[in-house]
Amino acid sequence: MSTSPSVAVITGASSGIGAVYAERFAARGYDLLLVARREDRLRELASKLEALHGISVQTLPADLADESGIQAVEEALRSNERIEILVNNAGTAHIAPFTAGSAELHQADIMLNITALTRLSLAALARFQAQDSGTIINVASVVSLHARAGSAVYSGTKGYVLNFTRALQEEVAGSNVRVQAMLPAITATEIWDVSGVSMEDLPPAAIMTGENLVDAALVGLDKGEAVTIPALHDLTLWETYEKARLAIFESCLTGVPAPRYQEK
Ligand SMILES: NC(=O)C1=CN([C@@H]2O[C@H](COP(=O)(O)OP(=O)(O)OC[C@H]3O[C@@H](n4cnc5c(N)ncnc54)[C@H](OP(=O)(O)O)[C@@H]3O)[C@@H](O)[C@H]2O)C=CC1
Ligand SMILES: N[C@@H](C=O)C(=O)O
Repeated sequence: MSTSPSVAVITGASSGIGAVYAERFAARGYDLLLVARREDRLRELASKLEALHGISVQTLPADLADESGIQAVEEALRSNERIEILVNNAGTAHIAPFTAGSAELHQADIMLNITALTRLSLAALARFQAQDSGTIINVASVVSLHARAGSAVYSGTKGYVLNFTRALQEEVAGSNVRVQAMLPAITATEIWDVSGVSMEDLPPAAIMTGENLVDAALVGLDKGEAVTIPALHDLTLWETYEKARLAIFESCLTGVPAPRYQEK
């Protein structure tokens, strides 16, 4: 008996990290649903992957900073029972002082990086939980853990992605549904053209290729990691950070202000 292949949905597949995820899931035999605004790029990638891997690829041009674009992808996630993977990868960055950006620009970045990711996770997870299978990969950033001048909105949105993903992981614990947070560091993609920071101004040795990033991220996924940070070599740093984070939370369950805040 032949069964149709599962489908991987990848947002932001028209370039960079998303295009590599598309290639890698195609190589794993998944059919694809590719989402982004630039339809010509999506179609070109779709034709290439269909020819290379003998899979079927659908394209869905959508602006995920726009309500109608989000709704179109939600509808696809709810209606296609073959969807087993959602890669919430589409994202943008504008690196500049906060007050130099308009309310509209910040709102659009939050809509894409937070609102779309949240809504698409909801649409996918409801079905994944009902069928007790499925995987969501949320692309965060190392700036989920760090913020610098110029990245107030961007790192704020990526901090959300990490905490949001952690909470979902607790909700699906014990089931066959997986939710991974993937935290790239500097990666050679078009995001730098958009962000206002030239890649030429970044330390060359710190720049990873999209291919190396996604291949490592998939090793992390296959190992069952909850949070994957491909560029982090010294894992003890992460383990120490996690231990401290949990210890701070537990240590705050005191009900009384710490002595340093009590007036003499
Ligand atoms: N490159 C890096 O150094 C790092 C990247 N990341 C994260 O990786 C993810 C992928 O980015 P990356 O590959 O680097 O950058 P790219 O700019 O190459 O890719 C971004 C993708 O998102 C899509 N996208 C952008 N805006 C919208 C929108 N409004 N609606 C729908 N799709 C949109 C773009 O397609 P289109 O323009 O056709 O719509 C494109 O496919 C992002 O979430 C980013 O924050 C995290 C850490 C580091
Ligand atoms: N995309 C990068 C910043 O613009 C990052 O997340 O480090």
